[in-house]
Amino acid sequence: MTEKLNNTGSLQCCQSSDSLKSNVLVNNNIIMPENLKNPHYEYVFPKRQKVDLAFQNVTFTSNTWSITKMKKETKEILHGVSGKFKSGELSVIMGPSGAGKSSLLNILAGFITKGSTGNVTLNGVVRDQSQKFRKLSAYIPQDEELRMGLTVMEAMTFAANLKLGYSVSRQYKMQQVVEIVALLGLSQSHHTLTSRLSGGQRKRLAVALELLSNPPILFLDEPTTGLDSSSCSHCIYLFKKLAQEGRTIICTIHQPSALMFETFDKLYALADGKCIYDGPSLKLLGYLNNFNIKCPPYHNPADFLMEVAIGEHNVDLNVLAEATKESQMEAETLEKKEKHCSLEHQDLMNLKSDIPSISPAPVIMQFLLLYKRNMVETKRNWLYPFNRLLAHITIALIFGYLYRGVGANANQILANYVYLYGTMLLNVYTGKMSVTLSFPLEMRILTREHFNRWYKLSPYLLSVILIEIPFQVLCTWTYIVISYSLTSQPLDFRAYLFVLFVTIGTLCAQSMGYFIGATTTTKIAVFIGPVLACCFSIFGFCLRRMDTPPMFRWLFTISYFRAAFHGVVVAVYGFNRKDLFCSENEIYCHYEDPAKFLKEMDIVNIDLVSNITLVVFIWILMHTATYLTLWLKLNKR
Ligand SMILES: Nc1ncnc2c1ncn2[C@@H]1O[C@H](COP(=O)(O)OP(=O)(O)OP(=O)(O)O)[C@@H](O)[C@H]1O
Repeated sequence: MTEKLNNTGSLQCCQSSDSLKSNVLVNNNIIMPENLKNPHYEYVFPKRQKVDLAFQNVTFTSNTWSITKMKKETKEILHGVSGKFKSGELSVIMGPSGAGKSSLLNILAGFITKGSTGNVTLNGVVRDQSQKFRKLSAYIPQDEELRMGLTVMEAMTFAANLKLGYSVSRQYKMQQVVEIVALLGLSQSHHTLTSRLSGGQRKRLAVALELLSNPPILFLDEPTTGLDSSSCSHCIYLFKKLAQEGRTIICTIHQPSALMFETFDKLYALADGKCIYDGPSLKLLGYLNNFNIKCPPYHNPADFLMEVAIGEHNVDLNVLAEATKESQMEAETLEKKEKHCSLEHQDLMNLKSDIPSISPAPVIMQFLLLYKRNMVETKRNWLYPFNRLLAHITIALIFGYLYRGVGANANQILANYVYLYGTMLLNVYTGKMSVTLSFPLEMRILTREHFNRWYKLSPYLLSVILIEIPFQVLCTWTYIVISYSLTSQPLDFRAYLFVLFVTIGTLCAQSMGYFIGATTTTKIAVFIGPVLACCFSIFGFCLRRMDTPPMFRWLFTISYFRAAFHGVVVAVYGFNRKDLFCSENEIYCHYEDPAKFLKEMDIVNIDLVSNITLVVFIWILMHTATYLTLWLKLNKR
């Protein structure tokens, strides 16, 4: 069967290199776009160990819960595929949509572990999920999310500091940054914001960010999807060049052009979860010819492969899969014999001790770098925080106008009660919703950067929270300063207590927002957040404890909203506040004594320390739960 692979010529269907030479330079099978010819391309990365990746009998089974059938449904997506991707080669996994390309790539990259069986080895050593193996590769997902508010150089510099740490000199890091940016053809875009880069430039930036740690293996999921033909050639040229420097480049590609197809060193074709071809791309058509599957003249071999893989041309895919298995086994036997005495084999045995020792930034530096990165982005996107602050000021002015002077007047005590409730509700909503909706968008970037070992989860989470807390506090305090004075609330120690309870209420709501954002998608978070806020807010305001049905009393007890709201009401009317002002025209002034109002509202015997403790406890609990949820999401895939 190996013969079937060997006795074949190059691609015959459509070879049109002449026509292409006007646009690109075909040299040693590399397509080099003209605009990439600059001296920086001579840059050579520091030498790293070459790593071959092999996999045997890999299966992947998905488990989904069927609501209609009310049971778990399992589906085998990969049916025991094997293969080998060598260093120095550009290996491409191809196949029709749903064939299992991304699943295979994710398993090989270690991005998916649940539901898969089989072995993945690096230079013959079985790979596990430990850091020492993860250091050897980088994974770039299909929809790579980048920090849109950073320029190319900023993004690269932050990444270099995080990934290369401080064990190497600043000069070395800057040299790496400049050289890699040049290598990827982004020299003209040093100070361009990522949001303004073209699709192809963004893909290259994503690759550049990962090249900083110079991983021997690079996994790319559909890196050319959505790019025009020139950007595609640009990317493929780059991958080929990176492979030729000794890396193992593995990517999935949907529908390459005939020219791109020729560039691949190794083609791994999947159909329906089985491998139907594993060999050089140039030998594909000859191989298929052996099964009497003939590619029509002037047909793109990549398109032809797709047609074959979906069962057109009267092909029995099982026959191709079996033949591929046989040829893989024969090739392996042959390789084992040849390698027996080779030097490379000796090197392979030393894989564990050979893993390079770049130490990433220490945790505290990771936090500082991530904090600074968030600050840079926040400053650049100043319109969003500015609008948030403006919204608080506007609502403070509206509330202040609607409820002006109600704080000191006995007859307007109910209006003031509504103002206090409105204040809590507003700050709980803004605290919660601002992070509930933005956090799910962060997840993709966090997943990629964390998986590629840029930083640990704790400094990341801390850097995000510590940007949000001061800003939410600033918004809340601005609102209070304006509305509190307009509504004529008491200006003594009560004001401090008022600020305290509204602030801890909004921060507790914010921590819930983080938890909801970390556990759900944006679509679900949009309604879960308000529903929970509504649910908790009825206790203590609409419902007094004595009116709450016994089965819901526990909700009354654990409601952080209730605890903070009661704190606010007691701050304003408790502590033996003197009689409120009653107009002389009033015949009867029911709430002259504020204690009477508190009694009627069932806000009596309130232990403020317990209320603070409850709110702070839920705040800590929610942040801990967010951390644990994220940790599980990032580490238990
Ligand atoms: N976690 C999962 N749960 C359920 N089904 C899954 C899961 N992952 C993949 N699948 C299914 O497995 C099949 C293969 O998916 P995969 O994304 O690997 O295909 P692909 O070849 O990369 O397709 P495309 O080119 O369209 O991205 C699809 O039918 C997909 O719905």
